[in-house]
Order: sequence, then C-alpha cells, then structure tokens
Amino acid sequence: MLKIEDLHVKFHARDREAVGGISFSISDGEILGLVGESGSGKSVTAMTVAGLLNREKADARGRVLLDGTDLLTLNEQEMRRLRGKEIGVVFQEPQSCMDPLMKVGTQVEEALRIHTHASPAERRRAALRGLEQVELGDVETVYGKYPHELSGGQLQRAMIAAAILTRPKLLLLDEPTTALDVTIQAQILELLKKLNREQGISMLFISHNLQVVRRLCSRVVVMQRGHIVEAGETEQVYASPRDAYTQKLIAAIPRRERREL
Ligand SMILES: Nc1ncnc2c1ncn2[C@@H]1O[C@H](COP(=O)(O)OP(=O)(O)OP(=O)(O)O)[C@@H](O)[C@H]1O
Repeated sequence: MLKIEDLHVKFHARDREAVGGISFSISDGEILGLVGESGSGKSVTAMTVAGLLNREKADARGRVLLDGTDLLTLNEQEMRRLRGKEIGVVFQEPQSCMDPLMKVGTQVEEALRIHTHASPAERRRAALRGLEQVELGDVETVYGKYPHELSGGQLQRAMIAAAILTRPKLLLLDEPTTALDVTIQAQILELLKKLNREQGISMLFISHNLQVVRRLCSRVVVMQRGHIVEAGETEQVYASPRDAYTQKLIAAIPRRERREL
C-alpha cells in the first residue's frame, strides 16, 4: 500500500539530513508505529508522505509509493488533490489545526467541499455520520459548536472524523494523543483500533512513546537521528530489543505503565 524506498530529506539550512535514507512499508489495513525521540525525523517523514514539505526549503529524494504512484514525482497541485482524499492527516494539537471562528461541523466537512461535488445537505449528512463514527454523542449539537466549546479529546475525535470523511487509504497520525490526558488517550487509541477494524484504513502512527505504540500497532519502526535502527513485530521489539537506542526508549517508560499493558 505505502512503500517508502531509500527516502532522504534535507533542509537547505541544515548540514545533516533530517531523514537519511529510510525504507519501510505499510500493508493494506495495517497500523504501523513510527517511534523515536524528538528530532529523529518522524514528523519530517510524515510531512513528506503528506506532501507538506516546503519544497523551497527542503529536498526529498528516494521513492514514496502509494499503491504504485511515486508521490515524490507529483506536483503540488496533484499532491493537494491526493491529500485529504487518499491520505488523511491528524496532528498533535487539535486546537491549532482548527479555525476558532468556524463551526466544528463546517470544518469536518471541509475535505468533501474540496474534493467532491457533494451538495451542502449531503456534506452535512456525511459530517454527522462521521461525528457518529468517532462517537461524539449528540452529533447535531457538536456540529454546531465552535472549537473552544469542545474538550481536547472531543476536538481530536472531530479531527479524526474530518480526516476519514473521504475514506482515505492511509491515515497519518502524528502524536495524535500526546496532548491528551491518559484516560482520553486510551479512548482515542480504542477509537483508532475500531476504525481500522471496521473500515480497514491503513495508518502510520507516530509517537515518541513506545508504550502507546504497543497498544495499537502490530509492527514498529524505530528511528534515531534520521535513520531506522530497528524494525519488526512490536511485541518482539519490546520483549527483546536488539538496539541499544530501543532499549533506552523502553527503559524510559515508567515501570507502572509497563505493567499495565
Ligand atoms: N522546517 C525545518 N527547517 C529545518 N530543519 C528542520 C525543519 N523541520 C524539522 N527540521 C529538523 O529535522 C530533524 C527531524 O525533525 P522531526 O520534526 O522530523 O523530528 P521528530 O522525530 O518528529 O521529533 P518531534 O517528536 O519533536 O516532532 C530535526 O533535526 C529538526 O530540527
């Protein structure tokens, strides 16, 4: 489904490559975890796949194949057409991704307005259905609210609804639960599992927290300083990490949290 081959990303302003030649793939319906500490290149990888890298500031080379199409060969207009339709994106801070002056419902249906010919009534119906899928309770009320009237967890659910409304093949999730407290975080992880199970959406789930990845992803890729240092079945990597850096990431998980899993 997604196949990344020898991807390099270099910002012009930097000497060292942010991503220094990585390769991995995601199969149909799979949730792949991408972990590593801050600055390891996780977000830059996701931004490249989403076509959000500023081409005036950075160069990407290698291949990023989505069902056989190399995304690195597409121009910005072609990439815009794909993003939001075939690739959905969810970031860490839902507050900063939403327009504070626009109703939540209007923002959830945005992708349909851009990518389809759906009428306003059809868009509204689809948005309400989306809000139901992410279990937002009284969806008519939520639809008419402004972002500041929702909690962080509710907003993140709304962002997920927006990202999946066009039924994308791939959902990129960059630290989607990091800003949320642990209870809400667990609920969002359950929601993602459900969406993956019921709709078969493939996901790239980025986190600095191997613990969170373990709850969601069957396979994991570990990045350090722009390179992949370890990859494999999450349970196996967790049980017997081969790389010293992975061992360090596991050791960073508080013992109490390690037991809870
Ligand atoms: N716009 C930019 N200009 C220059 N360098 C950048 C830019 N964005 C990211 N970088 C650099 O690229 C490298 C990888 O950053 P990236 O954001 O992908 O790390 P990350 O693993 O996602 O970390 P975090 O969890 O903090 O987001 C870092 O060294 C970072 O400083």
